[in-house]
Amino acid sequence: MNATMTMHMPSQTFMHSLVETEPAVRCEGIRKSFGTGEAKVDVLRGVDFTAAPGEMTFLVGPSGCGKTTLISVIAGLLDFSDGEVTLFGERWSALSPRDQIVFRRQNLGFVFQQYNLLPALTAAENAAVPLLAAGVNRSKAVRRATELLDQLGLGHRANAYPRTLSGGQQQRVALARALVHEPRLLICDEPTAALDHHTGEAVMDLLANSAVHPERAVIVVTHDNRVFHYADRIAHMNDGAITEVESRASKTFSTVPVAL
Ligand SMILES: Nc1ncnc2c1ncn2[C@@H]1O[C@H](COP(=O)(O)OP(=O)(O)OP(=O)(O)O)[C@@H](O)[C@H]1O
Repeated sequence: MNATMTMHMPSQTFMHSLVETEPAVRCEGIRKSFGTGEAKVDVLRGVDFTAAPGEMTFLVGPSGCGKTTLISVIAGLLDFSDGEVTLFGERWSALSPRDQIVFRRQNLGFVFQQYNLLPALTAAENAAVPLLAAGVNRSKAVRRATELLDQLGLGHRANAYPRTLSGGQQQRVALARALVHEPRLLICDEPTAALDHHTGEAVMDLLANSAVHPERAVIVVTHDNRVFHYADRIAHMNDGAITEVESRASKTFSTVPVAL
């Protein structure tokens, strides 16, 4: 069995409640506060949100409305005080802390705004990190990461260190790292914020062409209204709640290979 197949198969623990029609992500009445007493800030005030497999769902809204907090809750990086998060039929609150870690490692890919690449590792080694964390042997993991970098048009820089790569190239490595273990949920936090318009469009083309998959849900947090046309669905957030969900039947994006 190869590494990819290993990562693809949900463990028995996580298979029992998987239902075809279940959204990939379902948040119901999520509440989250920071601080206590007078300093308490209610950041999520009963958020209802869903994301479907095969779709790119954008989460948009003014600065400070709670977008990063919400995706951190969905990713299991932050806890919440009320409500329920269900990922691929698994109620988050029903999983033990250990199972949450395993579930996240198997099912989640995350692309950060500032890439968060490890400077001492090459592009291929950076992209291989989720496989290494899952126990895949090093040469197999780096080989798989290199193949993926190649598919993303960066095979020729597989041995380069992050400091020698352009912003768009680093974002590509970050995308490879988020996809290498074939997660069922990909979350991208402001993936174009640090990029110029042309490179941002190229990264979005790459997301639309390589990350969207019938069994994978993609959530993109963005302020960048120049890339809204890539969305299948746009969830508008304001003051800690989803205020409107817009369905975009006629999204447009380039299918021409792009250079970064
Ligand atoms: N760890 C924390 N402690 C206290 N307050 C926090 C913490 N994290 C976020 N907040 C506050 O929660 C609110 C929402 O922050 P969040 O980062 O989720 O907003 P956002 O919509 O992602 O903003 P932006 O678009 O500027 O990134 C803000 O008022 C922020 O100051």
